[in-house]
This record gives sequence, C-alpha cells and structure tokens, in this order.
Amino acid sequence: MRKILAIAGSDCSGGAGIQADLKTITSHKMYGMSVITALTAQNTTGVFGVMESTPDFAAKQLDAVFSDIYPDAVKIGMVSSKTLIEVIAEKLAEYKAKNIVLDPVMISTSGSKLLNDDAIETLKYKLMPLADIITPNIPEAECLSGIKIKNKQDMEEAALKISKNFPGHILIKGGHLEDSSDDLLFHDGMFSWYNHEKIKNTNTHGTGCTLSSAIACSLADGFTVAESIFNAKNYLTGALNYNLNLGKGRGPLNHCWNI
Ligand SMILES: Nc1ncnc2c1ncn2[C@@H]1O[C@H](COP(=O)(O)OP(=O)(O)O)[C@@H](O)[C@H]1O
Ligand SMILES: Cc1ncc(COP(=O)(O)OP(=O)(O)O)c(N)n1
Repeated sequence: MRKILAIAGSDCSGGAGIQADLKTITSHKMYGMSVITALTAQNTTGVFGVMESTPDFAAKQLDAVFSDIYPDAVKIGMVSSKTLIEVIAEKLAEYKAKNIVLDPVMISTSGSKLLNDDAIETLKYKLMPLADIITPNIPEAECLSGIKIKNKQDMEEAALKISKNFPGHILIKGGHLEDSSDDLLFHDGMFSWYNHEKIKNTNTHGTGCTLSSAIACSLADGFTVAESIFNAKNYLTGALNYNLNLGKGRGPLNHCWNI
C-alpha cells in the first residue's frame, strides 16, 4: 500500500483542496493522509472565508504523520502564510520527505486570494527548493516569473525564468488558455508539451489540486516525473469527461470515474 500525504486547505464543498486530494488518492487505491493548513468556507460559486491553522498545530500534524506512517510522496497545496510555510519547510527537511509535488496555490479560479502577498518570497525560497516538481497555473507562473503570459511562447519564457531559481521540474498548466489546455514541462533545459484539446466542460473546480495529487500517486509508484504527469493527465481527463454537474457555479469533477 502506497501512502500519500496531502498538505493543503479544506474545501467544505468537496471539489478542491484536501477533499479533492484524498478522493484522488483513494481512486488510485492508495492510502491518503492529510495535514490541514486552513479551513475554507467555499463552494462552486466562490470562497466566503478562510481560517488558518496555527503553525504550531500544523507542526503537530506533521509530527504525528511522519513519526508513524511515513509517506511515499507528499503533495502540497494551499499554504497561505509565511509562518505556516516556514514550519512546513522545516518539518519536511527534518523528516527528509521525498517525492514532493508543490502546487503553489495563490488565487482560486473564482478570484479569492489563498496566499498572502508577504508569503510569496517565502514560498519561492523556502518551500520550492524542497520540491521535485512545481505545478503553477498561468496566473501563478506569471507571479513566479514576472512575465505576462498570453500564449504558449510566453509559457516557455516564464518556465525559463522560473528555472533560474528552481532546478526541479516545472509544469506550467494551460487550463487558463483560451483555445487549448496544453501543459508545459520544463526540466534540464528541455521543453515537453502535454497537448490536450479543451474539454467542453465548465465544471473544472479542483482540476489543479486533482492533477498534483495524481502526480504524487504515480511518483510514489515509482514512475518518473514525465510519466507521472502523463498518468495524471489521463486520470484528470476521465474525471473531467464524466461531466458531473453539481452546484450553482463551476462544479467539481467525478474523482471516482475509474472505480
Ligand atoms: N477544459 C479543460 N479541458 C481539458 N483539460 C483541462 C481543462 N481545464 C483544465 N484542464 C487541465 O487541468 C489541469 C489544471 O489546470 P489549470 O486550470 O490551469 O489549473 P488550476 O486548477 O490550478 O487553475 C491542467 O492539466 C489543465 O490542462
Ligand atoms: C482549499 C483550496 N485549495 C486550493 C484551491 C484551488 O484549487 P484548484 O484546483 O486550483 O481549482 P480552482 O481554484 O480552479 O477551483 C481551492 N479552491 N481551495
């Protein structure tokens, strides 16, 4: 049994955050664990409130997990404050965590800030160096690179810029592009494109969380990063294609389409 730890915020409506992570991990027939960094009051229409965990309590959760059931991979999602990021980085280094996938969650697609402005540098310089792969969406890649992204060429430029400070795998997700959903992987001086036509489904709440957890599952299974992205995209495509239609806004995915 592979064991996966998700460090992320809770989405009470079940589409994104820790709930999407645990559903994804379970659908991969793996054992999911969670360190909850924040409670959010949100649904398919927006985010109405955020209540952060204290850094001390996040540290307690990390100690409880790592001292008992050592994870084969770790996915990190929403971590909103500087002090929380610092404590998570310290604990992951202390426990020599491996196969770390960092989704640098900054703003929900519904427009709410999920990362404090004064925490961006801490995320860049304390948490990113521990990650094997980071998975920014286009607005997040713009923030990390300082480049405005309008097309695929801009995505390549942004990846190059981000790589100046981060030697690991950089996956810039293209879900926010107008006419395609092509994702770009940059590593070791090489670009690889994961091309995908846009699925005509507006129910995409939690796609980023789902993709990063699915990547963590394949890494835990021993696949390379490039193979793990390929597997994760297939899983995500199945969940999107199901066209689940729940809620009054941008609805969630069917994480259980494959079981
Ligand atoms: N309509 C869509 N059709 C196909 N793939 C999509 C669609 N929307 C998002 N994706 C995929 O979902 C993943 C998450 O993408 P994105 O929406 O950019 O991230 P986030 O959810 O973090 O904002 C990416 O692999 C992207 O290509
Ligand atoms: C608690 C929580 N974490 C992360 C997100 C962002 O989720 P993401 O998968 O990027 O999807 P959308 O924002 O596009 O729905 C979130 N909303 N809540």
